[in-house]
Parts: sequence; C-alpha cells; structure tokens
Amino acid sequence: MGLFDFFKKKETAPEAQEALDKGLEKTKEGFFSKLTKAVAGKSTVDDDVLDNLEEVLVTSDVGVSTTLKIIERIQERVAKDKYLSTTELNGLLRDEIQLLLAENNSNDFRNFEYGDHKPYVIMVVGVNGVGKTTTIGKLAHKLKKEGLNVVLGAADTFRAAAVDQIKLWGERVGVRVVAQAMGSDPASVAFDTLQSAVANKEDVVIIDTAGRLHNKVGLMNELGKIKNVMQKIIPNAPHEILLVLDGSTGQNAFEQCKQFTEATDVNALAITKLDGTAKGGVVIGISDQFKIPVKYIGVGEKMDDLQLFDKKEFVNSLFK
Ligand SMILES: Nc1nc2c(ncn2[C@@H]2O[C@H](COP(=O)(O)OP(=O)(O)OP(=O)(O)O)[C@@H](O)[C@H]2O)c(=O)[nH]1
Repeated sequence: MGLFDFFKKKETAPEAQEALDKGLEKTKEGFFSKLTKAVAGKSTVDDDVLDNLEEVLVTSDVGVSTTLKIIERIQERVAKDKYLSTTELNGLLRDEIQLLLAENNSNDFRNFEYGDHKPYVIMVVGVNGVGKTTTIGKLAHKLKKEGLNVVLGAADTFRAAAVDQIKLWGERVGVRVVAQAMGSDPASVAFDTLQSAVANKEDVVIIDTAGRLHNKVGLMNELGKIKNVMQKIIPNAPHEILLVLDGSTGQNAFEQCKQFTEATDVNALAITKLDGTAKGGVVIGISDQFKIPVKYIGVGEKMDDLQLFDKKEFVNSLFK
C-alpha cells in the first residue's frame, strides 16, 4: 500500500472503535449527565431548555460561537416544528453536531489531494506538554505498521529532554532519528533530515519543533526558517503542518490554536488526551472556529492510541 492509500484508508477495526468509545467515555458521561439535568422535568424544548443546553455545551468546551450556532439551529427547528419534545433533543443535537463537523471537515484528510509526495513531510508544532512527542511517536508507529519508512527529525533543540524523548520513541518504534546537539539550529536539523530522507528514499518525514509561545514573532521566525530550509530540498514541503493540542485544556487549546494559526499555515490538527477529559467538545468547537480539519485524536497513552479522526465515528461514539 502506498502513502496516498494510507491516508485514505478507513479505520474500521473493532479495536479502534472500542478505543474510541473508551476514550470518549468521560466526555460522554459528563455531557449526557448535564444534558439530563438540563431537560429534567421538561417535556418540550422551550427557552429554558435552550438556555440550559447552551450552558451544557459551553461547559463541555464546545466554545461560545459554536454553541450559539447550534442553539440557533435548534431554535429554528423548534420554530418550524412548533412542538418539539425533549426526547427528540438528543437526535437533533446529534444531527446538528454531525452537520457542523461535516461543514468544517469537508476537506477531510481522506479526501485531501496529497498527490504522490515522497517523502511526505509533516512539521509538527504545538506547545510543550500537549503530547507532541507522544503523538509523533504514535504516528510513526502507525505509519510504520502500514509498511512505510519513516524518519524523525529532532528539531526541538531547545531542550535536551525533547531530543532524548524523540530518540527514545525512535528506538521504541524502530524508526530512524536525525538529531544534533542540544541548542543547535533547528533548521539545520530539518535540512539534514530531509536530505537524508531523500537519499534513503524514505516515505515520511516527521519534524518535531520547539513550541515556545512566549513571543509570536519569534515563533513565526523560527518556523518560517525551518520551512524555508526544507523548501531548498523539497519545494512544496512541509506538506502538512500539524498542530498538536491538548484536548483536556479546553479554552487554552482554542487560544493556542489562534496563536499558531497566526504564526504559520497550520493545515491539520491533532487533539490529544481526549480519554482523560470530559471536555471532548473541544473537537467540535475548534474545528468549527478555525476551519482546520481535525486529523488525529489521541485517546490514550499507549502506542496504538492515536486514531485517524472520522467525524461520523466520533459522533456515533458520542451518542451511542
Ligand atoms: N491519556 C493520554 N495521555 C497522553 C496522550 N497523549 C500524550 N499523553 C501524555 O501526555 C504527557 C505529555 O506528552 P509529551 O508527548 O511528553 O508532550 P510534549 O508536548 O512533547 O511535551 P514535551 O515533551 O514536554 O515537549 C505524557 O505523559 C504522555 O503520555 C493521550 O492521548 N492520552
């Protein structure tokens, strides 16, 4: 199977569905217990119910603007149907969330025109602690399992621990890692990585970057420099700029998304740690607000706990 096929591949393995269901358990529990309270004692969807629903969505980290959009659509349905029972609310919400995800993930990764990029270059960005290194390791494992040759570039040279962590993942997964000493130029690591990947005819390059957010201009310059250097070897690299966000940080994730999308052309999102949070609504809000497809979700700490995001499976799992 080629690279292109991998990204188009549908992940329907029962284990994957099970991991997704388990990973979304907390979100589901939190959401539906709040929803049950929101409609308690009510038989029809009225203004009170809608107010309560708004609160449920906001506190599930769907985000204010996306929440208002959902409420408005339900209001329209109520106005049209005149009488809407609260038992119908679940189904209605499910439909609206599905629609919303479809609108924002219309550029679903499975439909992306990747062409036949070889190597396919992924530059991974995000602040420290969000699960960036883990996501890179899991992704390398996933791609390797599909028979692709992967190489990692340790371009987060700011912290010695970051280089060590990437090397450790490289060993665990069994993929090559290009690294230089701590403090060396990240762009130089990226250059070396791409150059050797081309020479070795490797399929995928994943470049880690430092996630310092203290200063947007600094971040922009650093990421810009890495990109420019990559383009000396492969003119349209990186093909993917993957922003990793910690799903359990709610509003912080929105803020980080804002900062990084202003600093560079993020075109894919990975949302991690969904298993540890009741705030999985962040997946719905972020993709709506930023119009960037969620491509991967992290649903656990193990190597296999990174999934290709499928909006339909996500909603099915949430409303199961
Ligand atoms: N439960 C859970 N934990 C995760 C997930 N992804 C990452 N983690 C954990 O989050 C912690 C931070 O992950 P790292 O990969 O070290 O984070 P990082 O962003 O690279 O941070 P630095 O290495 O400090 O830059 C680790 O303990 C991971 O095991 C996930 O999807 N679910």
